[in-house]
Amino acid sequence: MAREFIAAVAQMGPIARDEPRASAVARLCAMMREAHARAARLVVFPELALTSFFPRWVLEGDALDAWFETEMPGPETEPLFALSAQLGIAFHLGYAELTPEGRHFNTAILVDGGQIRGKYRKVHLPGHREPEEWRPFQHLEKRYFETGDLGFPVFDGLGGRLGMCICNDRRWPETWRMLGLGGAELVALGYNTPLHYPPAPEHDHLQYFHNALSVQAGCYANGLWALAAAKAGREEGCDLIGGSLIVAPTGEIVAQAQGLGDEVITARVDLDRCSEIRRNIFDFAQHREPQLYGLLTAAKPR
Ligand SMILES: C[C@@H](NC(N)=O)C(=O)O
Repeated sequence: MAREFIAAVAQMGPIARDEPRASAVARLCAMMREAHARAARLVVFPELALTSFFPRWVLEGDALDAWFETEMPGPETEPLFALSAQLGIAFHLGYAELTPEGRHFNTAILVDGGQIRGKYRKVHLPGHREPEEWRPFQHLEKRYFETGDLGFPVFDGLGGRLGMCICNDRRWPETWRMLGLGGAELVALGYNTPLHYPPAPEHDHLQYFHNALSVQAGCYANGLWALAAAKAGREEGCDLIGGSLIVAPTGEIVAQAQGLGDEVITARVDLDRCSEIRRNIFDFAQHREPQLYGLLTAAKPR
């Protein structure tokens, strides 16, 4: 199979608290059609792309579970699977997953040919467990989600090896290295990143910089492509950054969203370009020195 294809990132503008899943799915389908019209073979949607970013609110019991999907596809998400199969375009989707055993995860899937080909559950959960009244909005991911239990899996697809991570994961070099060591050539990821970070507001002006820095560094140090999709704009009074981007294995940004609304960006992706980095500076077999990296997997820093 060709290892060169056009790939798309579909940034989403805000989703209102009372916007039904069907409306969000209709927006995603419209962007999938646009990506396909631009000849894309893959489209990447954001983290928790079916609803408003609900960890900003204190929720309990059924009122919390109402934000989660109990089946994938379910009746409201089936149109995405059907359109993907009809158009012959793969997609990546982030959503809140409630398992039959009652476990809650922040999850992403890769779908091709109408079938789920890969699943990932977010490992690095940001925020806090207990509601904190001093904050202008909550970030209760640690309360609402379990740490992902699937590791950093890599899947065959699109003629190459594909991986995923979710939002805060992109800030951690360990995420990228695990995916790189696993052989990933392309990483799909979505994010919901508030412009304002209440515990350290002096860093608010760096949010776009830190987003691009993390993705570009991850790509370069592991010789892989990344497709990063934001949910952006003013969502229920909380400003989320945009800046969705496509990054080459050299760390260069090859496409970037300009606005804060629904927006499709595309780029030509050649998976063979991973070797530009992996056969040279970051030739793992030649140059890694893992016998000296033990502290990386120690439970506590020294
Ligand atoms: C704040 C946090 N958001 C997220 N959804 O993981 C991040 O951007 O790191």
